[in-house]
Amino acid sequence: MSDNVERLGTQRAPVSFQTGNMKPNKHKARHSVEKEFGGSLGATCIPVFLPLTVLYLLSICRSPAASLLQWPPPLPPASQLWDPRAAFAIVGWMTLQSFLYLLPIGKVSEGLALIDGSRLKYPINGFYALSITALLLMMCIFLGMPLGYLFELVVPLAVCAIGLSYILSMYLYIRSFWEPKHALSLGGNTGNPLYDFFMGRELNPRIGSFDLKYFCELRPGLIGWVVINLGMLMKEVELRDSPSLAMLLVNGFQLLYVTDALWNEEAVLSTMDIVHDGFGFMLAFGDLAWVPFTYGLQAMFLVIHPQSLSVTGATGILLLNGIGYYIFRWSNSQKNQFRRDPTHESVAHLETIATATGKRLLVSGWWGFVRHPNYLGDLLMALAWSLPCGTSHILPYFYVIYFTILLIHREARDEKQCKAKYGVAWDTYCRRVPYRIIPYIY
Ligand SMILES: NC(=O)C1=CN([C@@H]2O[C@H](COP(=O)(O)OP(=O)(O)OC[C@H]3O[C@@H](n4cnc5c(N)ncnc54)[C@H](OP(=O)(O)O)[C@@H]3O)[C@@H](O)[C@H]2O)C=CC1
Ligand SMILES: CC(C)=CCC[C@@H](C)[C@H]1CC=C2C3=C(CC[C@@]21C)[C@@]1(C)CC[C@H](O)C(C)(C)[C@@H]1CC3
Repeated sequence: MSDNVERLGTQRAPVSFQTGNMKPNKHKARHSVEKEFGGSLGATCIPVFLPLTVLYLLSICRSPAASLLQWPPPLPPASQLWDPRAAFAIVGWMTLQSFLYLLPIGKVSEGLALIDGSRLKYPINGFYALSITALLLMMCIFLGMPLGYLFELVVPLAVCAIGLSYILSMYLYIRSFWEPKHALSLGGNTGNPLYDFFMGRELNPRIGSFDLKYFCELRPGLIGWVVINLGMLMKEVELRDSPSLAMLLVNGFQLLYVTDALWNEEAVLSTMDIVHDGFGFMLAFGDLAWVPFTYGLQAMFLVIHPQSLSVTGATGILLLNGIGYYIFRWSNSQKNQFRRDPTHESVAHLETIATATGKRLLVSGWWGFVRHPNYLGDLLMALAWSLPCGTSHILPYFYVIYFTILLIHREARDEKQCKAKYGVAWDTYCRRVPYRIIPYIY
């Protein structure tokens, strides 16, 4: 019950709900909501600019120069953008992952309480989905399926994934008008169609018990990313008979990251994306196209730009990834454990401060080190994923650069939400733990 109260605190009712200013139309916009991501202009430009960026990055990555400064950019001819096999692969992939999502294996968990006090149920079987997908892939390789062909197919695959994210977001936007107002998100209901399409009107769109946002966040794109990586490794084997050390490191690191996400799937139920953000173009495109086709640029780069890596260099990079992973995992686990059961022996000794909502904030342990230790760990890993690609090109560092921007922006959004939730207690926390992500720097 106290949890309900807590979550009602995080998902505060919009002013119009509380004051009774709501017009009779149940879908009337909440114009008071402050716009994010550059407001209407951002929401108009980003859905055009980001898909083009994906295609641009993929093309650059496959060109021998791999330079971001090439002019004109080596864009693929229109004839190479579409391939029916890619459309078939995307439909097959989505069907397989949906089927695995629906398998009645693993436990079922409840999400945080919604604004009406109810809790949604979510299947926790992502790790099984990954394992079954891995078994199927092994069978395909054993049967001689040329997985390296993914390298040739990657641009049309990205085009289909982008198309799918547009179709999905249109569907999400339209269906939201039939949903009750308590099912709508706080940020995606301004009344501006382009902005709401971008941010997402509905918080947890479902078809029956199938949760579209939760499914997209962790399954097709995230698992798709490591499958594409494996395809790049197989392509390298086709070209050079064996995978390089750099390719093995990139594949290993990113597989660890994805496996970790699916192993700790339950933790995603308390992230900002699930709890706060609507499901619109931003997340649909991010999950289905951006993650699988830009997070794996390093492996794609290595196919055309092989790198030799010394044992010392590889050891240093392994160490960096290990430190990053350690910080990322333990800080996330510490907070999740504390939020689930503050009396648990692993967190009970930590120093905390009280807030007016009844929830407490950790001020020692990882969360007393910096205010976002998990972001710090994630960034160290991001750097370790790029370093195997050498220092001659900036392209493999795209992920670290983008991710730094994303996390700084995300930190600012979270800071705003926490300040609104916890008020003076948050100010006290910020005084006690002055650095946001990097100690003594930021
Ligand atoms: N690879 C990728 O593309 C991305 C990865 N990530 C990763 O996802 C993970 C989750 O990130 P994200 O959802 O942004 O945010 P966090 O996991 O950092 O969660 C922030 C929330 O934690 C709670 N919190 C903050 N400070 C404290 C404290 N001192 N004590 C207790 N609770 C506290 C607050 O929520 P409350 O108090 O309500 O519990 C706050 O809103 C991170 O590891 C991040 O690196 C994120 C985005 C993209
Ligand atoms: C540029 C653009 C369209 C950005 C959209 C942002 C999304 C790509 C990211 C928002 C939050 C994410 C998370 C993960 C992947 C990227 C997105 C969807 C995540 C699933 C990666 C694995 C982690 O372990 C995680 C589960 C903590 C994480 C959750 C947030």
